Amino acid sequence: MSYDKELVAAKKAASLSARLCQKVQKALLQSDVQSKSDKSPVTVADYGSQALVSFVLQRELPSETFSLVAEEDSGDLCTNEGQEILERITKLVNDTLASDGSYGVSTLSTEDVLKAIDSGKSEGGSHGRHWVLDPIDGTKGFLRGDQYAIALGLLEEGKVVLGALACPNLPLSSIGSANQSPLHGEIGCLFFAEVGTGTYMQPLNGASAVKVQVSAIDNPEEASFFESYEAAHSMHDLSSSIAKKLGVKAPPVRIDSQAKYGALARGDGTIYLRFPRKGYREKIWDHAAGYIVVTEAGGVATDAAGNPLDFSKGRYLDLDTGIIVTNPKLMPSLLKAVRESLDEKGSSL
Ligand SMILES: Nc1ncnc2c1ncn2[C@@H]1O[C@H](COP(=O)(O)OS(=O)(=O)O)[C@@H](OP(=O)(O)O)[C@H]1O
Ligand SMILES: [Mg+2]
Ligand SMILES: [Mg+2]
Ligand SMILES: [Mg+2]
Repeated sequence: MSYDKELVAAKKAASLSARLCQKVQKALLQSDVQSKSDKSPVTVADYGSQALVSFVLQRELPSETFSLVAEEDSGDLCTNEGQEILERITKLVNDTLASDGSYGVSTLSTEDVLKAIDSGKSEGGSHGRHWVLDPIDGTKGFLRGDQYAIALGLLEEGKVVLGALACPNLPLSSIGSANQSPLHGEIGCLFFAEVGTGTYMQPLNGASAVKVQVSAIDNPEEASFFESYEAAHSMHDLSSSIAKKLGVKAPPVRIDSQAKYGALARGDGTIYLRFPRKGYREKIWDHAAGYIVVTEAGGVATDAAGNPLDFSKGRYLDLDTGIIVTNPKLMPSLLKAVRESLDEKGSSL
C-alpha cells in the first residue's frame, strides 16, 4: 500500500507548524508559557502547532475517518485566564494559514481551535489508522532557544507507516561532535519517511530532498552517541557506563527532542541511548515519527532488552527500561554493553 497522499499532507502540516513555532520562538514572551499539571512547560506554540496539524490533515484528507493521538489538550485553555492565551493561539494559527494561502480566506474561531486541539484525544491502538503528533517535542529546548521538533507519524494496524519530522533549528550539515555548535550554519530540516521507501531530508525552506542513511560505522571507537539534553529525562551516568564498556571514545552529543532521531538517520552519530528514570512511561508521540525516520534510513530501534518498539498498545509504549538505537552491525555489542551496565546497576532484565 502506498501512503503518498498522506505523506504530502503530513509534510505540509509539519512544515506549516514549523513556521508557526519559529515565529513564536523568535518573540517568546513569559506569558506565552504555562505549566501543565505534571509541572512540564507548554507554550502557545505547542497548542498552535497541534491545532494547525489537526486542521491541515483534515482539510487535505477529507475522506478519511480522522483519529489523532496527540500530546496536548485544551483543558487549561478553558478557564478565564486561558481565554487570552486562546485568542493568541487562534491569531497565530490564522496568521500562519494566511501566510501559506492554500486555504483561501478560511479563518478559524477560538471554538474551531479548541476543537482542533481536542481532536487529539484518540487512544490509538492496534486497529485502523491513527495519526500520532507531538506538536513540539523538546519544549524545554524550544524555550532555551535550542533544538525541538514537530513530530507527526501515522499508524496503520499498530505499525508506524509514515513520519514527517520538522526540526526548525537543526543545521543542514552534520552535528556529529559534541564541540560543534548545534545552531551553526544554515538551519531547518524536514525528515520524512514512508514504509519501505527510505528516509529523505529536505531544507524546511522547500529545496529538493536527499535520501539519507544511518552511519555504517561498526567500530565503537569511531562511534559517537546522542542522548537527552535534560539529565532528568535520561540517566547520563548509565549511558556513560554503556559507552565506556562499548569502547566509545567521543563524549556524548546532548540535544533535545526527536531531532536526535533525525541526526542519527543521516549519520551524524551512530548511537542513541535513552534511559528514563524508574516509573516514567514513554508516550507514542515522543517516538513514532523519529522511529520510522531512523528505521527507514537503515537503523534499528529497540527497548533495552532488544524487543521491538510496539506502537499498538494505545497512548503509551510498554517497554523494558529504555530505548536504544543504532545500525544493525553495532546492535549486538550495544545490547551486550547495555545488559552488563544494567546488571551492574542492580537492575533486573
Ligand atoms: N522524567 C522524564 N523522563 C523521560 N522523558 C521525559 C520526562 N519528562 C518528560 N519527558 C519527555 O521527554 C521529551 C523530550 O525529549 P528528550 O528527552 O529527547 O529531550 S531533552 O533532550 O531531554 O530535552 C518530552 O517531550 P515534550 O513534552 O514534547 O517536550 C517529554 O515527553
Ligand atoms: Mg510536553
Ligand atoms: Mg515530546
Ligand atoms: Mg511536546
